[in-house]
Amino acid sequence: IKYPKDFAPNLLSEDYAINFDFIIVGAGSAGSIVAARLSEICEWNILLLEAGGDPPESSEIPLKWSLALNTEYDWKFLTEKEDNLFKGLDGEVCHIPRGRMLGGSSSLNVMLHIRGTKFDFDKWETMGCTGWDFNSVLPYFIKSENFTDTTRFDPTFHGKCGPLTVSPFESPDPAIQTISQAAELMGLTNVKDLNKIDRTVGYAMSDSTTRNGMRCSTLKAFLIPNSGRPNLFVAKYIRVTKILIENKKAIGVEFVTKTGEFKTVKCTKEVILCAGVVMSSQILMFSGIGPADHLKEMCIDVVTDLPVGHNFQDHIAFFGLVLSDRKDRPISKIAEESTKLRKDTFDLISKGISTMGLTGLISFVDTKRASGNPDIEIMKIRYSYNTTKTLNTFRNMFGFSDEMANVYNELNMKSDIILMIPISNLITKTGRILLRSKDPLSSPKIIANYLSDQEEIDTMVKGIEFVVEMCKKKPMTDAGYIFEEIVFPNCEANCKWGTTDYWKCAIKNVATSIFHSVGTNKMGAISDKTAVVDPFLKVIGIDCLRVIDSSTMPALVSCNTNAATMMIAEKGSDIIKKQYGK
Ligand SMILES: Cc1cc2nc3c(=O)[nH]c(=O)nc-3n(C[C@H](O)[C@H](O)[C@H](O)COP(=O)(O)OP(=O)(O)OC[C@H]3O[C@@H](n4cnc5c(N)ncnc54)[C@H](O)[C@@H]3O)c2cc1C
Repeated sequence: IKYPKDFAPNLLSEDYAINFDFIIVGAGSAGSIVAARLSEICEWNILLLEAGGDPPESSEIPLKWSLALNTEYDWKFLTEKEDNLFKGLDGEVCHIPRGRMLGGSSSLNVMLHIRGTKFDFDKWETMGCTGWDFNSVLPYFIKSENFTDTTRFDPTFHGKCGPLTVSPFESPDPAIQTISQAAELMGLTNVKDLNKIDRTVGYAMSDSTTRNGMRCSTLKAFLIPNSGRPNLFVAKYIRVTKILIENKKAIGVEFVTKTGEFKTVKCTKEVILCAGVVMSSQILMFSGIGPADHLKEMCIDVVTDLPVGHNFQDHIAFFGLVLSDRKDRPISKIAEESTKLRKDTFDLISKGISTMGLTGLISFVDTKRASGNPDIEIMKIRYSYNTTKTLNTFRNMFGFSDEMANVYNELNMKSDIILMIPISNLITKTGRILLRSKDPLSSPKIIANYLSDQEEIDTMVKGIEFVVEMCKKKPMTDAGYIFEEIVFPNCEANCKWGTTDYWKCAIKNVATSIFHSVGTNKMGAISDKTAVVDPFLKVIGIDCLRVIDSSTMPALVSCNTNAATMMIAEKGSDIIKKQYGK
């Protein structure tokens, strides 16, 4: 892989004679797309600043996705403690990983490619985001895509000419067939394509952002193929600390180098923040754009009073539903079958087939059977026999405490374990990002405020109960998948497995983020006091400054967030081109 040439040495030595038209902050899911699309206009000079460098080799291989977590390639954000959550997590706080490298979180994520429903985007429109209803955003999903599965290709909702390769995930796990049969008995149908226009509920194997079995991040799809353009300059290990603003107009940015030197660079047209849900808000606040009372508390001069950092939303997943795969077999047989299944999975990779191992099956459920939009997403992950302890899986992936991880590791030493993971889509209360200190290199405070509302907890419990009922259906019991009745250290001894009290206590221990945080620079009408950017993604009240990333989502989509973020970047780039008559 030939990564983009690093412009940072020229930037630091000021050895260049270029007038930058646009400065893009962050080369993540959104930033890489915006840089590629804007640099299509050859008279525009684009400077893309990224706090990280090239991704590690392991990030290429989907099965190795988690190796970059908790390393230099991850921002490793943490939430604050919550009274009623995270008790089984390390330090009783929740991990919010984000990619810190070219490609950003698209170089770190699990690659599931699910766009969201018609309901999701039509809701954005009703929230004041004119031009962001489903019919208006669909062309941008299609524009990015090169959909490889010819058997399911339908030009009304798939694309063939885009740079982003989208391929089906495959898995040899026989449990997928069994769970599908159980799902049918629960009234779900195989929708075959989770991105089809009328999909609401149902199940299917997910599509993925992969190409020939390898990760297809926005770095790979958009940035690398265009990094030879003479008008695109990519500077690595440059961390932007604030936006330079004169008379309420953005004119450039301040940044800090790897060695701690602070410098500035200017542009003639616009600064575009694509630094993601946490850092785009932090940069705005350090620039004097944010809630006036909070900025004053931090002794930052207020340029404009906007609700930056509010509206933090995320998907919470429950990790307490664990099935064993023992079937009264001797351990030697369990080990033999597990090894074979692992081998079959690795064989797929050598054939260039996309696999995320023993996962990929996704179901969407409307437990209330009311709105028509799913309130629960269900993921399934199988962990091979006797692997999670060595790989420290539960601590690394989901931030479990050692004590909690040990409970799961013990089960994994008896057989493969299958986690059935309900993820709640219902959000009634939002969280908030605040500056922790005046130090621009500090990590902000993330007040998660997850599941702080009774309706949210009730929905999660409904999701859990749905999964329990599904896993007790005949195909599952016939196949020998049995629930492990986990005793959580913080729950009362008489809290019986399967009761509502048990689930509520289990939620306090092992409900945590499934990495979909969005919303902290909310898009809305200019008149909307809760909005930070308008429907053209312009920061309200400031000229020449936009935010184009996951932080602008007014409401979380009812699925994984990468596809919707990429769509925002495609549409945002088009909005800019149109504004300048290009
Ligand atoms: C572990 C994990 C798994 C996930 N799995 C999935 C999945 O399977 N499917 C899915 O749809 N979604 C998934 N997501 C979510 C999805 O990847 C994100 O919603 C999406 O990538 C967000 O894109 P973004 O452009 O807003 O931010 P990012 O992609 O995070 O990009 C922000 C970029 O800005 C850079 N940056 C930040 N601050 C600065 C600064 N001060 N100066 C310069 N550069 C800066 C960062 O280093 C980064 O490169 C996952 C996320 C994670 C973390």
